[in-house]
Amino acid sequence: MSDSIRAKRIRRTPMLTVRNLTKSFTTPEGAKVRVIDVADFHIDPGDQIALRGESGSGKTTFLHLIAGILRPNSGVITIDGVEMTALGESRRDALRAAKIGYIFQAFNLLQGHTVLENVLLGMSFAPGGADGVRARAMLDRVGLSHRLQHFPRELSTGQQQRVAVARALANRPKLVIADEPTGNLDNRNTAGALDLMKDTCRECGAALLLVSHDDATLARFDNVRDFTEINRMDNASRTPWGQPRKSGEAPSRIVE
Ligand SMILES: Nc1ncnc2c1ncn2[C@@H]1O[C@H](COP(=O)(O)OP(=O)(O)OP(=O)(O)O)[C@@H](O)[C@H]1O
Repeated sequence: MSDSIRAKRIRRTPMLTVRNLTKSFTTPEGAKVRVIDVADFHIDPGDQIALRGESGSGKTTFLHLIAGILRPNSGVITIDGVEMTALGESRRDALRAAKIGYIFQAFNLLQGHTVLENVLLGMSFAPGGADGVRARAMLDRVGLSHRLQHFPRELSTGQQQRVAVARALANRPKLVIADEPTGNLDNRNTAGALDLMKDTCRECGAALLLVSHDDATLARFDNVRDFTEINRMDNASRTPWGQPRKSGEAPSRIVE
């Protein structure tokens, strides 16, 4: 095979494919409610996609399934050509560490560790291991090179978000997943954080999948998909009480 044909084939391999994915939870009363029913979804390398969806529509569950944090009831998820859904827990963890950077709404920084340690610890699960030069370079890229020895509680919300971006990208992931990453930021910080996230993903060659119900966040993406058109969830699964949850409200009493 010539190099040009091989290069074209590599370029055509989607970064993420999702086929016939379902996930149900069981209520304390024993009823099963289907939260995820996605027939077909994919992301190409370098794509930047925002998913819009109302509270309780299953966005976080979908992201957890893609990252291998949750297991589906049925369906296939492929990350960079590797079938995540065929792997056991430890190999799913390894695939996630190697290929995926995850930015949580609450950032999930380790409070007892410094900014630099947070990035290094995140890297330590990936094949390349913790790399101080790379960690410092990422923190410099997000404008925090003067805060390496500070603890998360000593930073503003926007600065903590930038640590989360640096940590997510330090391993050179192929896919960055961001779950309402600007939910805790004001409008000015939201714009800056999104530009930083998008630019850094582009520089690192990572695809970006972000979910949000915030119009200001969605407006910064050319490619916005409506999650309710992708996911055919049961109406009953919107909440166990039949009303959409409000953003920030505690999760339902349903157990997995
Ligand atoms: N671990 C779980 N056990 C039981 N039910 C769950 C679990 N996780 C989510 N659910 C239920 O699944 C539905 C979808 O929740 P999910 O958090 O995925 O929605 P979301 O679109 O991310 O909502 P939000 O925008 O409010 O964060 C909700 O009804 C929720 O109560």
